[in-house]
Amino acid sequence: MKILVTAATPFEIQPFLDHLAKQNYPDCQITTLIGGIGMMHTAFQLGRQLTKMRPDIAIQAGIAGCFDHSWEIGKVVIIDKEQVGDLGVEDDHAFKDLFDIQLWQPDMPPFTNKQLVNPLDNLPFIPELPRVSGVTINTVSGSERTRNLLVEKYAPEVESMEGAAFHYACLLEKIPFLQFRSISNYVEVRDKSKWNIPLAVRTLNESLIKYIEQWN
Ligand SMILES: O=C(O)c1cccc(C(=O)CC[C@H]2O[C@@H](n3cnc4c(=O)[nH]cnc43)[C@H](O)[C@@H]2O)c1
Repeated sequence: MKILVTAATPFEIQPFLDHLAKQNYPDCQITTLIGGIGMMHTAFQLGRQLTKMRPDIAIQAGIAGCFDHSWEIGKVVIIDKEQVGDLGVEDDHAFKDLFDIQLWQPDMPPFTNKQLVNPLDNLPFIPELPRVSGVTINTVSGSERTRNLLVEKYAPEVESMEGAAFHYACLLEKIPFLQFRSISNYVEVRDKSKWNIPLAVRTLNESLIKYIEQWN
């Protein structure tokens, strides 16, 4: 079983990397890829890696923001659908995405009704974690205006900078995939003092290690 585990930055999966250095999994060949922050880096690095090794399963692991203040920081979820939240045109005060201006069609592959949906097929196990919807942007949202715009337009639960690129590449390459995200902050007016990245990294890596352990 060939497994690719990718993250935007090394610190997000460092505990998992440390675990791999100590643990031998004879039934799995695990490759890790640090793809960089944002959709452009992720798409290029991942596209190249998927072609090179064609994994049986690709896993993306990362921290993220969430829109619902009732969620606890450190909560880990699986993203089952993704939307691209900042690719389009500005029309005075309105943002129109590529579907709105008919440059993309809602069911243009690999989209299903404007979303990049993970069918969660051909995976030996699916983790028992909440399944939620994600929006991907290239700039971390940090104002009420952007937050409201995204909520009204995409009704997302989680925001990241790479998720949609990962879904897009895996769907086009027909590689089974899973996106793990752990909540490090709320999507709100930027206040870095309220973020808890160490907690999010810890819970993310605990879930990732638990998932990999199930194979062995
Ligand atoms: O501003 C800083 O000083 C700073 C320091 C460390 C990390 C950051 C990030 O913005 C992390 C971006 C990284 O994490 C994901 N992420 C985490 N929270 C969010 C969010 O609210 N919205 C979008 N992405 C988020 C993202 O996928 C990046 O890979 C800043």
